[in-house]
Amino acid sequence: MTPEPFGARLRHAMDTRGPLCVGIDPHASLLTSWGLDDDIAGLERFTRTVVEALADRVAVLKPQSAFFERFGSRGIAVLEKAVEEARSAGALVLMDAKRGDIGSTMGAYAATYLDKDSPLFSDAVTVSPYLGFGSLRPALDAAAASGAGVFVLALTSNPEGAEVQRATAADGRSLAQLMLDHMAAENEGAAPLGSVGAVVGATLGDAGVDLAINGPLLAPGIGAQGATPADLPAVFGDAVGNVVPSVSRGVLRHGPDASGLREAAERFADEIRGAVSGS
Ligand SMILES: O=C(O)c1cc(=O)[nH]c(=O)n1[C@@H]1O[C@H](COP(=O)(O)O)[C@@H](O)[C@H]1O
Repeated sequence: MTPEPFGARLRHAMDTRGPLCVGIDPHASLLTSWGLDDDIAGLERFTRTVVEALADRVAVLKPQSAFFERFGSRGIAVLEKAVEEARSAGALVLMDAKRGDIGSTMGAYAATYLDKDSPLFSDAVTVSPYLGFGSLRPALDAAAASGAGVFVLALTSNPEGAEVQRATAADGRSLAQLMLDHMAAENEGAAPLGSVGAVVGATLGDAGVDLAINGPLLAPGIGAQGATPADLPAVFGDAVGNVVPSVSRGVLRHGPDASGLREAAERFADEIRGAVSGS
């Protein structure tokens, strides 16, 4: 049986739960401010608290793999459990791993995150196209086969990204636009939404690129990096309805109580609703 595509599953989740994505980024400083030790027990407790508080209500949870990898194999075990529990509570899990390599190695990353039999199988994964969009082919194919998605970096939220992403490609387009055009080609004809998303920072002011990729647009940078939901219409224009705004520290700093996390997520969700419906 063909699995339901990620784009359709995400559209449904956004329509029923609202589009907010909450990032699970267990920074050492957050563990400390939650009264936890910066060790595997602290990581486990932090992660379980976030998943239990939010997985039954937000559309997407986005664990940042680096914060789990820093604890070695035991950190990965915590990550595996979080992915499984979040998915069973109804959240879509976007694994923030930002993988990118030559195609043959990309195949191994695809097997890690996008093969249904893998312990780290996720609904979607973040990837970097700056080894060439074609190097992502194994991930794009694996995602399509398992009903998963891929979020491709286009214009990242950090100021340093511009020197690469705004550089001019051989045909005159910016590199970011070139990548977005590849994504649009992948998503052509998909309904209600393609499964290849773009990452475009909410911090950018005006994205200045064509975002009509017929796919979701992950917008990190809200909260700790200074962007707010009110910035979304200016950055995304007509494509704002496909935006998945993402917040990590802006929500996580309201723990360790589940009620604090839920209220913070609800405040962001309300602000997003207001900003998107008023645009
Ligand atoms: O792919 C991402 O999620 C991402 C892309 C980007 O352009 N900027 C960006 O901040 N991120 C991630 O989004 C999260 C942002 O965290 P906060 O700044 O705490 O909300 C981190 O996990 C980043 O790695």
